[in-house]
Amino acid sequence: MNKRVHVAVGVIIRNQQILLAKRHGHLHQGGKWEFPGGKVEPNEPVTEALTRELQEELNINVTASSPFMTLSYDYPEKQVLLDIHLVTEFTGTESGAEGQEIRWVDIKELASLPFPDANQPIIDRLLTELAH
Ligand SMILES: Nc1nc2c([nH]c(=O)n2[C@H]2C[C@H](O)[C@@H](COP(=O)(O)OP(=O)(O)OP(=O)(O)O)O2)c(=O)[nH]1
Ligand SMILES: [Mg+2]
Repeated sequence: MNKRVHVAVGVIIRNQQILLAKRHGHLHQGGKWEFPGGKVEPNEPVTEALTRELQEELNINVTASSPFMTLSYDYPEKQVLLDIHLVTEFTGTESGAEGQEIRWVDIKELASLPFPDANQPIIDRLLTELAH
């Protein structure tokens, strides 16, 4: 059975830098950098999922975000719908709350890091629209 997985994704931006997390090696697309986030639960509003996932993964509380883009991508083994939001304000101090490596990266550096294949259009838009 094929069911597209709805994923809430946060592009957390501060001072021309973006907060990335490294996916654990055993996960789907493991070992690559990602924008933090995770699966939207049944009947859960996407902004709620975003807030919940960033609390769980980074121990931060999102206080301002806006929709950025949505993206469907078919991996050979999995279909995802990435629901990407810009996170422009949060409270708390970010940490890799699930033991993952995290890193602030200049927007212009994004092009040189390994991301899941689905992410290329996100990187392209961040570079053209937000880097200066
Ligand atoms: N968070 C995130 N997921 C991404 C990105 N790019 C991309 O293809 N994905 C895919 C990988 C996974 O198949 C899916 C996210 O699922 P996940 O495993 O992180 O979900 P989750 O945090 O809810 O984890 P779980 O507890 O349900 O296992 O989306 C990205 O930039 N960020
Ligand atoms: Mg996740």
